Amino acid sequence: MLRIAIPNKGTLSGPASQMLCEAGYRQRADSRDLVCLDEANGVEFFYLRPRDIATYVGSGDLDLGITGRDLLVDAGSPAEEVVDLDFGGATFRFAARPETVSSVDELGGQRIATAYPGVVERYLAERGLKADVIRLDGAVENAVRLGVADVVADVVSTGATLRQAGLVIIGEPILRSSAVLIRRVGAPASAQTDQLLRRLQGVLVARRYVMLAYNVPVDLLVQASALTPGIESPTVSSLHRNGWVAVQAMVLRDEVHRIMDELYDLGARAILVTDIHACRL
Ligand SMILES: Nc1ncnc2c1ncn2[C@@H]1O[C@H](COP(=O)(O)OP(=O)(O)OP(=O)(O)O)[C@@H](O)[C@H]1O
Ligand SMILES: O=P(O)(O)OC[C@H]1O[C@H](OP(=O)(O)OP(=O)(O)O)[C@H](O)[C@@H]1O
Ligand SMILES: [Mg+2]
Repeated sequence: MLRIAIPNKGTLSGPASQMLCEAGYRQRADSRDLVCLDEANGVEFFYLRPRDIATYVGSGDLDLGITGRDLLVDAGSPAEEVVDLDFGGATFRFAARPETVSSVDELGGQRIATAYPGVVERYLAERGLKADVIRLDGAVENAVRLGVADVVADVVSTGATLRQAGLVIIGEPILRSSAVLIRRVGAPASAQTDQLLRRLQGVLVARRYVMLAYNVPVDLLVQASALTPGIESPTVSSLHRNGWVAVQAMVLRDEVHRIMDELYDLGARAILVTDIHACRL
């Protein structure tokens, strides 16, 4: 039985369960349930605080987990990223009042409030900077207003919280985070883990790509195929109409409208886009 940690609350919780459902796994029926057994797939899901997940996986008590890259770094436990799950994206940044601290070189000697001391201390140590890191549980943007800190280091998504607190970003992101699947460093490979990985990768591909189908005169096939090379090669089938072929290929969702315009200009017609619900490449 594979034992997997899933965030029980917060930004990552809903999208993590959604992704597992799309990969064919059973998820809890009630958001207060802490365990869910998926007997058919031989998996038991444990719903835990995302901050604790790297600890459970690093100790080997659970086989795999879904958490944020920033939380994994912060925990400093012997767990590693297996695959980027492409949701829960955010940057992790320093911020301060305008015209107080304006570059990371000035962080030395400052009081830095954060709920991620592991991330901040690692960053400072890598640059040989010494600062007073104040660990808070959340709402750290208030720490400057209340005189507890000079600088905050926190997750930034839209930047609205920083703006409301009258703070401005200092320097480049400390790290770019997103949800990741993690396992213990040195964990042996297993058929069950490989299957889960293939399923999640299938969901990632199904989300990133769409299926494009169109008809094109056969003498334009080489140019059309160059626009839609697919993953391996486009599928070309014959049409009843003489001199025309039907083509099918996967294309990136983000690029599909540009490609459709170019295909149309080239002379392709009956250009259709369909979603992919699942796949194994
Ligand atoms: N807008 C966001 N706010 C907070 N965390 C975010 C956001 N977007 C993505 N994340 C990611 O979610 C993880 C933090 O989740 P966590 O559940 O600890 O906090 P939360 O979503 O703010 O929930 P809570 O209500 O408990 O504060 C981190 O990996 C972080 O990078
Ligand atoms: O850039 P934004 O879109 O404003 O989002 C980032 C903010 O959201 C989160 O706070 P949350 O509301 O979860 O409160 P918390 O600090 O108590 O976790 C995070 O800690 C930032 O404060
Ligand atoms: Mg929060």
